[in-house]
Amino acid sequence: MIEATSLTKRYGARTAVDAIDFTVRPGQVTGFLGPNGAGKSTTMRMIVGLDRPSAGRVTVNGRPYAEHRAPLREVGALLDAKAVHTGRSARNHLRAIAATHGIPARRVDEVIGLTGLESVARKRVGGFSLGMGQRLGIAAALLGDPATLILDEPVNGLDPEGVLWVRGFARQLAAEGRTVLLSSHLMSEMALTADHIIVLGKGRVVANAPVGDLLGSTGSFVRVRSPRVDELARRLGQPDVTVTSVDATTLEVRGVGAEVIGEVAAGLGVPLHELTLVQGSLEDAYLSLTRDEVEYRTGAVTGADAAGRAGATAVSEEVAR
Ligand SMILES: Nc1ncnc2c1ncn2[C@@H]1O[C@H](COP(=O)(O)OP(=O)(O)OP(=O)(O)O)[C@@H](O)[C@H]1O
Repeated sequence: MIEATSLTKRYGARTAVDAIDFTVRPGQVTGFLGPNGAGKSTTMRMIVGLDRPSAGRVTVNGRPYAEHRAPLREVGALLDAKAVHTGRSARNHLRAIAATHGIPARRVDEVIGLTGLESVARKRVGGFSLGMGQRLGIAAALLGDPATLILDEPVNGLDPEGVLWVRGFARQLAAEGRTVLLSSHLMSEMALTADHIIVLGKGRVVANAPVGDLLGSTGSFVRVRSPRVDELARRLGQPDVTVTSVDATTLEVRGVGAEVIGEVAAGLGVPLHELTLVQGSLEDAYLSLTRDEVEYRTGAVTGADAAGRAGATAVSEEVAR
């Protein structure tokens, strides 16, 4: 469990993290999202004691990181996988970390197995691909068998197979009852991986909700096709229900579920050719949540932008670093 209370970080005149409160619960994957410069990495660094809060506090299992006797056994973190440039083998790299934290050497072989690094464990880390480097970073985070894992941008730059692996692995760790906090720029990725999402924008929490709730707020509707839509539209038309006619045989209905529409149609004897719940995209919800929060905007978002470097980040360029 991670709990932040009025957590604040200022760098000179710049407030990177602005009095935020949140709780990251065990047994689920929590996605930590936000445009460049939103404060995600700064928050993660404060969780693991690499940065000191200017005000407020953040605890892991009830205590600030630095107050834990064996912090690696409480929380494992992957903050910058590329930071490992070593001539050592993966196994020796992990053994060195284990030795300095009183972790038995057999745990090294366990985490190598857990992260699928057996075949490259004796190879030099310096020659690792990005995907292997990420696995090694996650292996190091797991050394102390911690109940809490913090992974900063674990899928950034990975190929589809690597993304799939990280996603499955994060879900597995949460299923074991661990607290898993993952940061990403990609709402679409988080929609597939996370149970709960915290969105930061300019150092503030702009959303903190289960993924399902965020989806619910994205303007979902039911698409209905029938040769007799007019009769259906008349019957469905009520104060809280919006019925939009798309063409002669298609309606979009907001404010009432597919079950009700199906029953109304059955009651009228109107045949249905389609009854589909169309969910709004989380990416849209994210863009609208963070629209005012990006530090720099490069113009209108186009489909090409959204498919670009990192989805929503395409609308923001953090140049003030
Ligand atoms: N050491 C530092 N000194 C000064 N300013 C900093 C420092 N670290 C971060 N910042 C500033 O704090 C803000 C938050 O940065 P942070 O790296 O936490 O954001 P982020 O959400 O992780 O972004 P990104 O997705 O680009 O990694 C930015 O405006 C950044 O320029």
